[in-house]
Amino acid sequence: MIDPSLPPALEIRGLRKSYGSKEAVRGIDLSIRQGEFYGLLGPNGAGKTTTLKMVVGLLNPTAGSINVFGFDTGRDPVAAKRQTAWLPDEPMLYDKLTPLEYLEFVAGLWGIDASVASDRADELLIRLDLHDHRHERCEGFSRGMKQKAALAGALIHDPRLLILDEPLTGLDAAIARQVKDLLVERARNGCTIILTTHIMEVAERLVDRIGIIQHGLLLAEGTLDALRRQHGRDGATLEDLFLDLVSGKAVAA
Ligand SMILES: Nc1ncnc2c1ncn2[C@@H]1O[C@H](COP(=O)(O)OP(=O)(O)OP(=O)(O)O)[C@@H](O)[C@H]1O
Repeated sequence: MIDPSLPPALEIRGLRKSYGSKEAVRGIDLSIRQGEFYGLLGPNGAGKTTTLKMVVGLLNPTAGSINVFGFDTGRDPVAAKRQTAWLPDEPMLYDKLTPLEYLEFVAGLWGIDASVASDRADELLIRLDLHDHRHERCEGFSRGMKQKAALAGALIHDPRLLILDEPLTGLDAAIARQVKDLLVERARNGCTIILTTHIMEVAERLVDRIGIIQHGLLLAEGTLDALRRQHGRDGATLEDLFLDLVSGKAVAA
């Protein structure tokens, strides 16, 4: 649920990142409200992952500032990270651990009290239909089960800002539904969520607002209806709108 009276969950100003002489992110400004479900779209190589990795502190910006719930990620990285969870597109799990051991391990890293961690782990494993597998090693899990275990790990410290890179790629319909339902439920309970996806239906159905990145710049931003209005494309699907925008066919109305 979005509360516009609250300060933004994420505020990015003038963000840039160069890899050697290559500028992957070329000056992005972004403001995401508390409780907002935001979809970051863009062609391959647009700069989405680079942008999000800077937000979660895995990459240092070349220039610009990032504030997470008012904490500057450069000046106060630990406080910013405490608010945040990051689920990469290829999550790392410890294959020799069971999901329960993995969640207890991650909870330990966050310094969460063992009884609180145990309750949260149970709740997440039940919610993601992994409870019956809680004592099995992750090495025998399918891609979807591993993705769900990793998502549970991302949620164990109850983050206020959840950032997911391509969370639904390669998941079958049933597991994708479980993950989507959990994300929608979290958003409804006030968690701010940012995800990247190449699956247009996911963005169309799930998110409150869409940002489209191309060549390291924010090309367009708004609700689907606002984007349609801005570009004079009433009734267009997000896929049509997206393809027209990134090919330069769509112009502001
Ligand atoms: N570690 C790196 N070293 C050099 N160049 C990189 C590195 N990581 C990314 N890049 C380049 O930066 C640009 C942006 O990459 P990034 O991964 O952020 O894009 P993306 O929008 O997430 O793409 P995709 O949708 O394919 O995941 C690309 O041109 C990519 O080749």
